[in-house]
Amino acid sequence: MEDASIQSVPYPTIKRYPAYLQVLKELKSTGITTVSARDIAERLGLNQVQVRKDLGYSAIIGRPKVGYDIEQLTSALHQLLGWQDPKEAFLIGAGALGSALLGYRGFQEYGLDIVAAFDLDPSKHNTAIHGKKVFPMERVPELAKRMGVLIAVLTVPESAAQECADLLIQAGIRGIWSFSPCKIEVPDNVVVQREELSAGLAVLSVRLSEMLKHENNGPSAPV
Ligand SMILES: NC(=O)c1ccc[n+]([C@@H]2O[C@H](COP(=O)([O-])OP(=O)(O)OC[C@H]3O[C@@H](n4cnc5c(N)ncnc54)[C@H](O)[C@@H]3O)[C@@H](O)[C@H]2O)c1
Repeated sequence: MEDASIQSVPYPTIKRYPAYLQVLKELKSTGITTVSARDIAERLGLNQVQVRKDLGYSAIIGRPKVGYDIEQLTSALHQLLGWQDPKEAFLIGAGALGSALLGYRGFQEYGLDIVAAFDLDPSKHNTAIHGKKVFPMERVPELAKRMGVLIAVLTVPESAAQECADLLIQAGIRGIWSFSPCKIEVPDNVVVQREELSAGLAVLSVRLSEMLKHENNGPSAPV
């Protein structure tokens, strides 16, 4: 396999890789060993030219009439995404959303291992949520340094987001996956990725209302 670098891959392509990996996983579980770009495209409702282009960054070459080797492609995409060895992360804000994320075991597969949670609320300190211990916020710097943790998942109220981010950055955190619905100011050497479930919900809502409108108008009359 040639050496491929994620630096050259456009963000929209990176965003599609998890869906490709899901298709590869499903096919593999049924004993299938190869897949074409066309098959992936059809399963995901995408354009096959786009899929082929996206997979081209992986340096895995599909064979004519056979397609891509699923094992090789999976491993190449994992490597591109840096998912082959999960990175440890802290979760900040062990409330409703934070607790749900702590309970999700699937992040390991996506290269993320949430090893501990932190919260302002003393009633949560020294408890465990889904087996993950909750620490006071004051312990972030010491534990981040000792464990070499560079990533934090931020699930605090909007009003606390910037203050928490500042503390995290001072503690050496370099990547913040933020669920708080606000912009966070960070220095150039820190990456923030904001997550917004409402973006998907907005698309669902519009598509559903378009579909219902179409159904209520009935099929167009024959000419
Ligand atoms: N992006 C999304 O799609 C999405 C979806 C749901 C919720 N959210 C956001 O996630 C955040 C959390 O929502 P929730 O429903 O879990 O709220 P929640 O009130 O249940 O939990 C928030 C937690 O943060 C803790 N906290 C508050 N201030 C803190 C501070 N300064 N330092 C450390 N911990 C602190 C609280 O004690 C609490 O445990 C909110 O900002 C909400 O808007 C985003």
